Formats: sequence, C-alpha cells, structure tokens
Amino acid sequence: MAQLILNHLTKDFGAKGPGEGGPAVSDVSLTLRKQGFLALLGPSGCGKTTVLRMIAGFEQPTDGSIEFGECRLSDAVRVLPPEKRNMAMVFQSYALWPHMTVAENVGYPLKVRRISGEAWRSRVAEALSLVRLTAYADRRPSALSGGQRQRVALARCLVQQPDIVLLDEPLANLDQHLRKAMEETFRAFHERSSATMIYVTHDQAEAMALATDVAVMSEGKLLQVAPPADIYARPEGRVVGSLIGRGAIVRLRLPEKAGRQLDWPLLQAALAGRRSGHGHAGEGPLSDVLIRPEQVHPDSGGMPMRVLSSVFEGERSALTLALPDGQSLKAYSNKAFCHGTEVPFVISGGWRL
Ligand SMILES: Nc1ncnc2c1ncn2[C@@H]1O[C@H](COP(=O)(O)OP(=O)(O)OP(=O)(O)O)[C@@H](O)[C@H]1O
Repeated sequence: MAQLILNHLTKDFGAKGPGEGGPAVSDVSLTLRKQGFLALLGPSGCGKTTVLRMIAGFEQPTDGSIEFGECRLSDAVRVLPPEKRNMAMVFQSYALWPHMTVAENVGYPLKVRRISGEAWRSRVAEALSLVRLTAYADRRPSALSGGQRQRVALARCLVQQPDIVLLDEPLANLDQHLRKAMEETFRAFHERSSATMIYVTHDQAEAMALATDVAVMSEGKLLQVAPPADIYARPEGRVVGSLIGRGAIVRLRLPEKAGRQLDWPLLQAALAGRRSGHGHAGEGPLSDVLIRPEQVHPDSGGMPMRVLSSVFEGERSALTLALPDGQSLKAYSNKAFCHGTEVPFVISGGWRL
C-alpha cells in the first residue's frame, strides 16, 4: 500500500474579513503512516476540513502538493478528480439515499463500478456483517437510529475497498453513549479494511482513543504529529498542551539548565523560589509548565494548596487547587475536600512546554 504525503500544503481562500487574513491551511507537511489511523485535531476553524477536502480532491491547493506513492494527486496546477482517487469519505450527515434500502445504499458504489450479481451480494453481505447490520438489510434509512445510519455509511465505505478513508467528524451527531460504542466499530473497521484512515475531530478523547497518530492544528498550521501516548506525555507548546488531555499550565521561573521533564524537588524549589540541584529556581526565565491532574497528590510532606473546588465524578473527585502564588492546578482524589481548606500536595512531575 502506498503512502500518503502532504507536502507544504497551503490553501488560501482569499478571504480578508475582520479577524481573517492568513490562509485556511498554511504549509502543512505530513507523511502518513501506512495503514495508520490519523486523527486531525484542533479548534473550530483551524483548517481540518480544508485539509481533508484537499486530500479528497474537492479543493485545490494554492501551493504545495499531495502525493500517494508515486502518484501526484494534487498541486496548484492539476487536481486528480475525486472519483479517480480510491478514497471514500464518511460525513457527519451520513449522506444516505432515502429511497434505497440499507443493502442498496451499501452496494451503490459497486453498482457505479458495474459490479452486480453474486459478487455484489457477497461484498454487501460482508460489509453489513462487519457493522452488525445484516438483519437490517431491507430497511430504509428512515427506519434506523443515528448510530445505525452511521454504520450503513461505514459499510458503504468498506465495500469500496478504498486505499484511504476520510472521516469528517463522523460521530458529531451521536450521543455520548453511542459515540463510545461506535469507537469500537471504527476500530474493527480499521483492522478489517487495511485502509489508511484520516479522522477529523475536535474531540481529543475520541482522537486519543482511536488513532495511531494525532496531528494537532491551529490557525491553519500543523503544530505536532505523534502517537497518542507521546503527544500526551510530551506536547509541544501551550496550544497542544491545553488541547490534549486535562491539565493546568502554570508559569514558573526555572533555571536555564532545567530539562523539560521536571521532578518534584525542582518544581517545589521553583514554586518556593529556592535553590535546587539544577541551579537557582525562581530566578530563571519564565516557562510554561504543564501539570496533569494525575501528577498532583495529597501528601502530608507536600506544599499547602487551597481547595477552590471539588467535583464528584463517580470514581473520583476532580479538584481545582490554588498554588501559594495564586495560580491554579487540577488534581484527582479519592477523597472529597471542603472548599477553602488548605491541604498539602506533592506534584510528582511536570512537562516544560
Ligand atoms: N469555501 C470557503 N471559502 C472561504 N473560506 C473558507 C471556505 N472553506 C473554509 N473556509 C475558511 O477556512 C478556515 C478553515 O475552515 P475549516 O472548515 O477547514 O476549519 P475546521 O477546522 O474544519 O473547522 P470546524 O471544526 O468548525 O469544522 C475557516 O476560517 C473558514 O472560514
């Protein structure tokens, strides 16, 4: 299977309204892992859908190119039309034909390719079985739930045996419970299809749960691409640090030679403005430090922090704490704390962004 490569991809719609100016997508370069599952994550308007539409062939880049193996799919001069790319796209709206049955909807792309008879029946049956809709083959989409409709859209995608599957917020219209169930379906779909998948979402938990790689975009630019565990542990910069996972970003003066992975003695010294093994903390340049809630623990030997809020979340409570200098932190605890109490906490680690 060939690799998809985005090469300095740029799209400028030429819009110059108030607050606008830069290109929708700016100089995005990315080599997708073969048969990988890439989640494209970022706030609304950061250019995710525009990247997806350029990959699909619906938009032409203003600059840069898209390659699939040896084949150039798009650049500022030429665009291979969508129907000539072996790609399938799944939309938020499912885009099913209301007058066709589930089986007819799923088999439609095969009909377009003039596949009929036994070959048609067996491929449709296989795709329906994968999304667990065999019993619904003769229903119309109007007689299905939202999750079932999305599974029809997935089966229609699978039946085409595409090289690349593009998914634009496919779970956005489903409730939380169904989204979780559908994540399983997507995983099975990915394993079964051996296609490279690109999944646009602004839900970081969904991205982390599904993807082999997460790409974070902001204001048209690609900020970081890494496997979920890496991007969680070592985010680059404030935007990625605040988008991925829960956590607090605090500003601390750190010695010049402090690394990026910070331990409690160094953090404690920086918070108290004391000398640490790395030099004099509390006097170096100000740095952004990401502290995850699971790194903050109540400990009698810790630093006193004020509990600003304690929210019961079932398996634990989520706390908001105020550091002695007023900055806030998040923590998890099995024990509830009263608002306003001072409790000693230790911060087992932090990551300098
Ligand atoms: N056809 C178009 N003409 C002009 N501007 C456009 C067009 N399509 C998108 N844009 C602009 O490009 C920018 C990126 O839009 P895009 O839809 O790619 O963002 P997104 O990250 O997918 O957002 P969302 O999560 O809200 O769907 C936005 O500022 C948008 O207004």
